[in-house]
Amino acid sequence: TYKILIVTSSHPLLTFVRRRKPTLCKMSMDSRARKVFAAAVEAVQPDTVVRHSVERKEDSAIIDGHKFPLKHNLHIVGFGKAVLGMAAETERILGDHLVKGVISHNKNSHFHHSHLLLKDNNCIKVIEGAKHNLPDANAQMAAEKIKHLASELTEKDLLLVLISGGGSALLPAPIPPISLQEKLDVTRRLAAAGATIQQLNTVRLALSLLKGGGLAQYAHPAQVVALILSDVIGDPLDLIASGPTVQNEVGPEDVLLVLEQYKLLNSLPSSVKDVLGRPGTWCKVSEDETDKAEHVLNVVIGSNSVALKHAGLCARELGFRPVILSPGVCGDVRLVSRLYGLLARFACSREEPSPDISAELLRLGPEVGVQTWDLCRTMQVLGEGRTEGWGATCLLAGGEPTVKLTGKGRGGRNQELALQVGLELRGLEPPPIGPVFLSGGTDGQDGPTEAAGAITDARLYEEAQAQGLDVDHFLINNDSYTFFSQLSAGQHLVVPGLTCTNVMDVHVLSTQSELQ
Ligand SMILES: Nc1ncnc2c1ncn2[C@@H]1O[C@H](COP(=O)(O)OP(=O)(O)OP(=O)(O)O)[C@@H](O)[C@H]1O
Ligand SMILES: O=C(O)[C@H](O)CO
Repeated sequence: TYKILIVTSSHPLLTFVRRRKPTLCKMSMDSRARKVFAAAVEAVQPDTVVRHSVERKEDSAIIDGHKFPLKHNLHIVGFGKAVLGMAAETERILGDHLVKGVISHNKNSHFHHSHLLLKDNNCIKVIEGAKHNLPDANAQMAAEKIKHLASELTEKDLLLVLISGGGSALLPAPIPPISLQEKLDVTRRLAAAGATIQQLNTVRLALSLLKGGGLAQYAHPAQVVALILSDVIGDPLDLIASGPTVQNEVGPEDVLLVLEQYKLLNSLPSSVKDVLGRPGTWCKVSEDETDKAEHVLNVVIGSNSVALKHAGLCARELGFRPVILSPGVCGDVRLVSRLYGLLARFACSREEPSPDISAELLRLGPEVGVQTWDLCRTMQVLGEGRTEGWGATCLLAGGEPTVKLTGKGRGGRNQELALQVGLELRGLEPPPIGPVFLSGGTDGQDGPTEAAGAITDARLYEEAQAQGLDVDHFLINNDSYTFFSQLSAGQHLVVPGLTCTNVMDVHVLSTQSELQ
């Protein structure tokens, strides 16, 4: 048997969970969940996160409590899906001291968001590349220009480095003699074999001139400040966009382990073997150069946690008691859906839930990146809600679960998760009393589909059956987008359009124990 230990928390995310009964709300559960998701995305818009972290005080920039004098010495480089908006806001705040900049940004950007655009006649060169999140000649040209800009700087200069998800593909600078195609082949094969982003970037940074701290080294002796919008669980500075401003601490054994695990060691191009065999590859900033690190400040200015925190504030305004479970949900969507199904049962139960539910939750949690402590805290809050009579709870989590692709259908991990959770909820009350679950990618695009995700409830299975849709068939074929497009004329899809940001996925599980 499991005992739930209740310990007083200093968890920063818990600070806004106050003991007061939320206000009533007449809006539907579906609309409220969608609003909560929208608030999460809004909080991590590129211009917003820059505005909240860069303060202008006369001729200085204040960032993370540090003061950087501005004397027409500011340079900007950036790479990632959100950097255009980040650069536009930086330009608004510090533009009068800006000398030059280069931004590597995805093709097919969303130019209708005027507040995320640079001014006309600006001095930042925008290069568009990596159309399908794969490095290409344009991205390589951008990387070359960024390297050139960095290497020309002096100790009087300030280099702002804007980094967001997708940055690795937008900054390819393979160490010669490795060609772009050879590097791409290695990373593609790793990705296809199921390597995680941590594993992929461990290899990427060992094969690159700029990743793994290389960019900061080129910029030395200039002052480097990196503003980072994190799209990796746990916000590891060295792995987000492969850490171009973070001293590389990856050793040969780490890289070889990854290549061995995915059986690539014996089929590497000779150029890659050659580079991996060189001692210099392994530490871009050598020990006698550690003072270089003192010229570098890395600041995470936006993350999944920030999105969840604001989602929680919105949930409260909409009459829910917000509970943040975790920003680190990962693992197979089937396991993750089981976790949410159990949490929904736990939350909706009018009596003390069966100990079997808590036991299974505690067993499952760590398998999907949710710490036992976070689960205990969540169950405690839900339990208090039950005894003290709070009606509506909004459980929030985020991260990046995975789907094992077995079929050839159209879908994404968020839509597949929503579908699976819908099945898990079967048998519970339908809304407005029963739970509603939403899963959405904060970038607005779930896999290769137009939707960010989907929203489901306990009626999903019956609704599909009544419309002649065989849920299992769609699931086996990883065809969640087609399923949700056909179900009730696409009403369950969440389609915000591309959002210009990316802090992984957000999950919203709202429950209401009684009709308000
Ligand atoms: N038919 C499908 N059904 C379910 N998941 C899919 C399907 N096709 C692709 N995926 C998943 O979608 C993911 C790729 O989608 P996406 O481009 O949104 O990636 P991402 O990891 O979110 O990228 P980024 O970090 O740039 O947002 C992969 O995890 C892949 O397994
Ligand atoms: O660009 C990358 O490496 C991924 O988006 C993780 O940051």
